[in-house]
Amino acid sequence: MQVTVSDLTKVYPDGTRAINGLSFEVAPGEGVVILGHNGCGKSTLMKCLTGLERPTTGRLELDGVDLARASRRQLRPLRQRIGCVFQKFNMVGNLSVLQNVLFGLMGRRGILASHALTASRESRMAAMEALERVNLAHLAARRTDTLSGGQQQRVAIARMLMQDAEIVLADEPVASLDPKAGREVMELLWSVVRERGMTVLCVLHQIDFAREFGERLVGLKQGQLAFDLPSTAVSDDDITALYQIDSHQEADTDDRTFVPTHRTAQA
Ligand SMILES: Nc1ncnc2c1ncn2[C@@H]1O[C@H](COP(=O)(O)OP(=O)(O)OP(=O)(O)O)[C@@H](O)[C@H]1O
Repeated sequence: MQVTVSDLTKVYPDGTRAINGLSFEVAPGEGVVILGHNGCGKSTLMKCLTGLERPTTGRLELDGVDLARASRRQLRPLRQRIGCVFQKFNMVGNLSVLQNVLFGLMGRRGILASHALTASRESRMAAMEALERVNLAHLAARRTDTLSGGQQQRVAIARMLMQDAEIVLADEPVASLDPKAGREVMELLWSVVRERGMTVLCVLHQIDFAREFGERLVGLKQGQLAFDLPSTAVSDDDITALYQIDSHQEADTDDRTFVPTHRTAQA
């Protein structure tokens, strides 16, 4: 699925300009990682793409359909093609793992087809196959909130497989996980999307993962494009400049504030 962001601006009702004239494209099957300091507009961009926020001006197109101007009839099938993996796992915790995977069918097939009690045998088998792909078939009957964070993120990936999504929007998918679980989830996510030729747009705070997994890195600073480069062409100086806080610039200082690592760029 092709993503085209053209001169996108998002101003919140209180006047905060979260995105300011942003343009870039993602080709079908491409894996792009978005980087930038806290508050630079990454989540706002993802929210505009998932329909949680409306752009103020500019265009945001998925396969040529402008999300801000599309009718509900155009949007519905489009949304079914978008798989989401978020930092907070967005599971129904008191339901089983299998049920959460079956929910992936909801957009395309409706509530009955996606409910464990009424789903077809084929659907339940497909959900088990998706769980096998993420190595969690043995936990299908478990209450989802008893799983570790890494396991829950793998359930989210299985749900996305069930949904048969064409594009993955991942907003800090490993932010809540320890380094080992985070790596496992990144490796699984990327191998699944590669197998299926899916497009990926992934927000990360971990530079090492961004360089390793992203084919292209898009750096955002104050809602604008700082760089858009193949990951091998992004230098340590590019990264340092991206996270440099200008004196006039207000920055969030929550516990997710990123400290850039200094590695030699693989130019
Ligand atoms: N609903 C809102 N109303 C007003 N301002 C908002 C709203 N949501 C976000 N903002 C502001 O928009 C700017 C961009 O926020 P956003 O969450 O997109 O940044 P981010 O790059 O995802 O940050 P982080 O890395 O901390 O998640 C920030 O200044 C934020 O305070």
